[in-house]
Formats: sequence, C-alpha cells, structure tokens
Amino acid sequence: MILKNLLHAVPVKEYKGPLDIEVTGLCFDSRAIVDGNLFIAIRGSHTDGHLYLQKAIELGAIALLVEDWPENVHEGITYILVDDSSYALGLVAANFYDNPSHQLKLVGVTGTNGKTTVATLLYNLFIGMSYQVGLLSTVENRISGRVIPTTHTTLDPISLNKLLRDMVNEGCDYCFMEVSSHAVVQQRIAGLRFAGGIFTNITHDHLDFHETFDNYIKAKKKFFDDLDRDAFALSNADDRNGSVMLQNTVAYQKTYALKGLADFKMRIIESHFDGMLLHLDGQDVWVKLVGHFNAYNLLAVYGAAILLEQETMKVLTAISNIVGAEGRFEAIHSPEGKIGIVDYAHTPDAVENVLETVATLRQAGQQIITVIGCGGDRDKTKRPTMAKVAVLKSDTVILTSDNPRSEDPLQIIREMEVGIPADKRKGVFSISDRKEAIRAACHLAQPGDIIVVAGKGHEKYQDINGVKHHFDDKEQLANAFNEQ
Ligand SMILES: CC(=O)N[C@H]1[C@@H](OP(=O)(O)OP(=O)(O)OC[C@H]2O[C@@H](n3ccc(=O)[nH]c3=O)[C@H](O)[C@@H]2O)O[C@H](CO)[C@@H](O)[C@@H]1O[C@H](C)C(=O)N[C@@H](C)C(=O)N[C@H](CCC(=O)O)C(=O)O
Ligand SMILES: Nc1ncnc2c1ncn2[C@@H]1O[C@H](COP(=O)(O)OP(=O)(O)OP(=O)(O)O)[C@@H](O)[C@H]1O
Ligand SMILES: N[C@H](CCC[C@H](N)C(=O)O)C(=O)O
Ligand SMILES: [Mg+2]
Repeated sequence: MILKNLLHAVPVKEYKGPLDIEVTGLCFDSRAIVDGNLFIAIRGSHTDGHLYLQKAIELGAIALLVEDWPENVHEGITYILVDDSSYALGLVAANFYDNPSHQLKLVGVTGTNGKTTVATLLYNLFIGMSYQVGLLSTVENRISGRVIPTTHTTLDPISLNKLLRDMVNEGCDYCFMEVSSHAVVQQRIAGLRFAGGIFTNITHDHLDFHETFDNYIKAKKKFFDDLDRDAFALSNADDRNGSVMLQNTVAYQKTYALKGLADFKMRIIESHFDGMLLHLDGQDVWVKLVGHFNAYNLLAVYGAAILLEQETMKVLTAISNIVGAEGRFEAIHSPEGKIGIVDYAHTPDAVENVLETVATLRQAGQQIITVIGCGGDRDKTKRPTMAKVAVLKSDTVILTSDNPRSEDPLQIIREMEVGIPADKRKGVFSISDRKEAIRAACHLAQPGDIIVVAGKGHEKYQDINGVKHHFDDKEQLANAFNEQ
C-alpha cells in the first residue's frame, strides 16, 4: 500500500522523505522487519522501539513512524513524526487492511470478569441463528467455526485488523471481541469502529498495571467515551460503576440489571448444577449455564442481540441452547460421585461468585474443597484477598501454584497466606506442585463433595520462568479421579 494512503486520518506533525512509496507491510518489532516495511516505534514497559530504528533500517524498513526525531536521519528513508505512535499504529493498521471493522458489525466487551463468557456466548448465539461470525477472545479466535489460536485477550492492532480482514473476506456479518483494559490504555483498539460496547463489571484486578482503581475505571470508561454516535453502549446497572461507563459516551445508552431499574431485566426462577430457569422479557427460558453471574452474562448477551436488531423469539430460542466458554464452571464427575469443577476465577470477585454458586447449589453434607493459586508477575495485592475469599467460602482450601512466571511459587503462596484469618488456618494446606494439590483434593474428597479448581480454566500450560509446560486442570482432575 502507498504510505500516504496508510496515513489517512493519522495526526502527522511533520515528515521527511517521500510519502508516495509502496510499503510492503507494518511492523512494531525491529526483529521481525522485512524489506519495504513501515516500522512503528512504540514506547513499551520494558524497552523503547525508538532504540531500534537503526536495526529496522538494516533489515529493510523504508519508513519509520516515530515520536521523536532520531539523531541520525538517513537519506532514502521516510520519517513520520506523531505525538502518539501507539495511536498512530492503530490507525495505520486499520488503513493497511482497508478498515475491516467498517465492513462488519463489531461488538466489544469490557469488564473485569465475564468478557470471554459474554463474547463466546454472543458468538455461539449468532452462529446458532445461522450467521457467519468472528470471535476474538482470551481462549481462542474463531472465524465461523475455524479456530485460530491466540496469545492475548486483545491482540495488537496489526493482528487484530488482519483477523478482522479475514473475517470480512470469509463473509462474517458480526464479530464479538474482548476489550481488555491493557488494550484500551495501549491503544490496541484505536482505529476500530464498534457497532456496540458492553460493560460487565469492575472489581479488583490489574492494579500492577493501572496502579489505582480509579485509573482502572478510567481505562474501561475510555472504551465507551470513544464509541460513535450510532453505536450502542450497554452497561450493567447493578454494578456500582455501571453508570460511570456511560457518563461521557455519545453512543446510545442502554442498561441491564437483575436488581435495579434497567432497559433489560431478568429474574432467576430456579438454579441447578446443570442449568437455570430464567424469566426474561415475559418468557421462561431454561439455560445450560450455572450461577447468578452467568445470569448477568446472559442478560448482557440478550440485550446486545436485541440492540443488534434480532427478533426476540429467535433470540430466546437460541439462548436456551447455547453453551459458555471452555474452562468456565466445567464439571467433571468421578466414578464414586465426587464432583470436580474447573473454573477460570482469577480475581477475588470471580472466586467469591463461583464459590457462592457452589454453596447455594450443594446439598446438606457436601463439602467444598478449593484448589487455588495466584499468577506471578501480575497484581500482587489480589493474592491475600483471593486466599481469604477462598477460605471463607470453602470447607478446605489447598493453596498452590498458578502460572508463577518469573516469581518463586512459594513466595506467592506466602503472600496468599497473609490473607487467611487466624481462626481459619485449620483446613488450609499449601502444596506448591499443582498436580499434587489436585491429587490431594481428590483424595480428601468423599463421594458427593465438590472440588473447585480455580484460576487456570481453559489454559493448557503452566508458565514457569518463561517456559510453558503442558498443564491442563481438567486432565489432572480426570487422572486423579481415575487413580482412585
Ligand atoms: C504489559 C503489556 O501489556 N505488554 C505488552 C507490550 O509489551 P511491552 O510494553 O513490554 O513492550 P516492550 O518489550 O517494552 O517493547 C517496546 C517496543 O519495542 C519493540 N522492540 C523491542 C525489542 C527489540 O529488539 N526491538 C523492538 O522493536 C517491541 O516490539 C515493542 O513494540 O506490547 C507487546 C506487543 O503488543 C505485548 O505482547 C505485551 O504483552 C505482554 C506479553 C503481556 O503479558 N500482556 C498482558 C499483561 C496483557 O496485555 N494482558 C491483557 C489481558 C488482561 C486481562 O484483562 O486479563 C491482554 O489483552 O491480553
Ligand atoms: N459476570 C461475571 N461476574 C463476575 N464473575 C464472573 C462473571 N462471568 C464470569 N465470572 C467469573 O470470572 C471467571 C473468568 O470469566 P471470563 O473468562 O469470562 O472473564 P474475562 O473477563 O474474559 O477474564 P480475562 O480478564 O482473563 O480475559 C469465570 O471463570 C468466573 O469464575
Ligand atoms: N488475562 C489474565 C489471565 C490470568 C490467568 C491466571 N491463570 C494467571 O496466570 O494469573 C492475566 O493475564 O492477568
Ligand atoms: Mg477473557
């Protein structure tokens, strides 16, 4: 594509060199440059792309997008100066792929918990209503059934726009995507046009990155602030920050709630281990999901489908058949009747919701045994709280390792232990080997007892010092059950 066309709508401050040159591709990592590329220099959390301009030129970059003029300006190279290269990257990526987000209906889901669940439910719902659909999620990306592995909850702008282009080319009418707060702050979604935005909830997470809860709220809110006038902004009115999300948006505002007043309302009539009976828009609907938090997720899905102008009866019928995302409240039964539940709860709120759900569904005498760890190189302040919630809502807790990444697993467990109330220490064990922790829980359990394995859900690896070792909670539970 011609460089000048790539810069459409980019606030360029100054430039040097020709703009009518053909660019072969975009790249923000000097190590991956190929001949004829435009290199975009990004200031990251570890290093600064501006340090690699020379390297990019050596590998064949013909144009550089920068926030500062370099000391040495090379003849024959075009330099483009902008205030914010991350923002510019979003726009050039969208231009390079011919703005695919304008050619389908893109709906973004943000919030601390429930993004993958809501995006996946919407994907499954619209597939169930016979549309061609795309999905961009933590678990995987999908183009009408075809699975494409992923690395992030929200990918970088080049990967995002490339996937959206593939979706458009393959005839997708809709795409449902997760919008992480990291992605908003790092401008990964700049240049995308959204048909709608959904807010699930906001509770404690990622304070390592955002530093304060207020900044974290602002990051989520910015997604709604940036929506277009003809997009919808659908917010959870029962969340204490649900109205904050809508404060400055020009999009048309809609709300959903189980408790308060809202445009979309729902009531839970019955709850069981295999599903719920819901009262929604005057109809009783049986769904296959469990837990009041999933009633919120389903209500957001229903509201979005109606705002996307789908017929009520068609939506209600399809909703009763849909299933959620992998590793979210997935049950495995042992031959003797022990129940294992694998869930991706990795925030205090999620742990509380899942254990609360299990507590309301269990029969007298059934014990709850929770196996839980916290990720390394992530928000440390949630560690004691997650442990405390687990201990208060379980009969027995085994503290273990999640993805330690570069940290010492034993140190993470020690930081979790700080949150355990003194009178609750009995019944709490620490076994850092996650496989052994799951085996111990299965061994301790009596028939009928419920083992909740929290934190890793769909993940198929354990990240130890940057090496991803195969690890699958469901597989470990099944193996442990079979050993008995
Ligand atoms: C903290 C964070 O979000 N980091 C992301 C960020 O990396 P970074 O800021 O560390 O980048 P950096 O290493 O400092 O490098 C700066 C720039 O120099 C470039 N560079 C670097 C070295 C070199 O030799 N040459 C070169 O050009 C890099 O390509 C980059 O453009 O930009 C990278 C490229 O897009 C991301 O892969 C990386 O995600 C890391 C792996 C990550 O773990 N991110 C997590 C925290 C994340 O984003 N999570 C959210 C979900 C959270 C949730 O809601 O649960 C997500 O959306 O996935
Ligand atoms: N609406 C909700 N409210 C509170 N907790 C929820 C909700 N939906 C799901 N959860 C809990 O949070 C966990 C993660 O759910 P999900 O993967 O949908 O969230 P996410 O927002 O995509 O997370 P991530 O930030 O890792 O992408 C679930 O396994 C469940 O325990
Ligand atoms: N998207 C989340 C996933 C957390 C999952 C948990 N297993 C962990 O490793 O902490 C994050 O990057 O914080
Ligand atoms: Mg997710």
